[in-house]
Amino acid sequence: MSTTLITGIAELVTCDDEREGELGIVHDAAVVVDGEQIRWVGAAAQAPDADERRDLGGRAVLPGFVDSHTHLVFAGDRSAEFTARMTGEPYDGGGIAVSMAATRGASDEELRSLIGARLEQMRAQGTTSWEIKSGYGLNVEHEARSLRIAKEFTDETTFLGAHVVPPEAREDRAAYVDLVAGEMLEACAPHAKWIDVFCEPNSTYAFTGEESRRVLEAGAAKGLGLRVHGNQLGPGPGVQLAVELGAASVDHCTFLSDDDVEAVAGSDTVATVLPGVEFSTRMPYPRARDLIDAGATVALASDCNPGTCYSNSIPFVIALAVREMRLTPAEAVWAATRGAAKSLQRSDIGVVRVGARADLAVLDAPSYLHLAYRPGVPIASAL
Ligand SMILES: N=CN[C@@H](CCC(=O)O)C(=O)O
Ligand SMILES: [Zn+2]
Repeated sequence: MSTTLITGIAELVTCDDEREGELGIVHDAAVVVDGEQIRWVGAAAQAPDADERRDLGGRAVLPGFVDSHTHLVFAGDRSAEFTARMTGEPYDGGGIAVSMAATRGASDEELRSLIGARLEQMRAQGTTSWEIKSGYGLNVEHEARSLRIAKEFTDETTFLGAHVVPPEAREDRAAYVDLVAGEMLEACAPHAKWIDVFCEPNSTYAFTGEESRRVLEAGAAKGLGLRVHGNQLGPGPGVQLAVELGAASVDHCTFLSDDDVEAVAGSDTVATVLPGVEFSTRMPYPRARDLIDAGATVALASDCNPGTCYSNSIPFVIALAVREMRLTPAEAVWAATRGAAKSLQRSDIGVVRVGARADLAVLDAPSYLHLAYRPGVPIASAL
């Protein structure tokens, strides 16, 4: 395979440092890639020869962003719900049924085209890897279909049949939990790497701690890795449950007690914060500063979905993390690259080192500092 020497890198952020939050910066750097993998990384003055050359003219290069939490398989429009929220309506998860109806009604081709367009927007903003959840099918046929289609776009697929209880099953929640942990899981597991549950006793639509445990344990028995939507709408058992069951990630973490912070910090579970959600729902931002200070591994992701955050922009999320949650710009970039890769238990993405995937982001700026410094300015793209 032919190799390319990339030069003109004023600042290379490698994230190749075992200390969390450390960016491992190389100035005046060069990278050699072969299309799939990184072959060489170092100072431009020592760079080896390659088949081709590309000069970036003094730009910053980073690991491509890893968006470890998205709900990209959906159709329909909930802009009216967002507008109502901006005038005071609270978010309670009830709108998920609106997206469910639109998603069930869309053809496979329509869903593929919607996902493809969203991914194109993400690459244009520097994202090079993504996780995709189901969760708008909410019956056996449509959850399996959502995952089958999602799998065409990523290996990081997550079965989220336990997103909410769909309207037709609300008379008998227990039967729906049985379905998710039984026949639906059976149909979905072949297309999924992960299982997730919206553990939220503060919503009438989502799942209690006990219901969530049941679904997660069934998924683990099928060989799926665990992820949890936890403590998004209020205090609850989601974070502690995720830690107890050894989940790879607990996501949202908006309402954390000191015990929750301590539990995550003392575990291998990554705390994934999604500040685009708090921005779009006018909720308080998660205690990400406290999580990092306590020693937890923190990831940042978009949570792109039609209800709580219809933004797929990791640069936007980085700016929010710095402005609203008091992460340093370095911590925020680390969380959106290496931290998010850790939440997917991947060591080949979110890092610039020999042998890693040749997934890079380039900034039309000399330093990663410009990401948080210039919110809304389209400086990042996938290389
Ligand atoms: N909290 C649950 N799921 C999504 C919202 C889904 C929706 O409202 O459509 C989230 O991660 O915020
Ligand atoms: Zn989500």
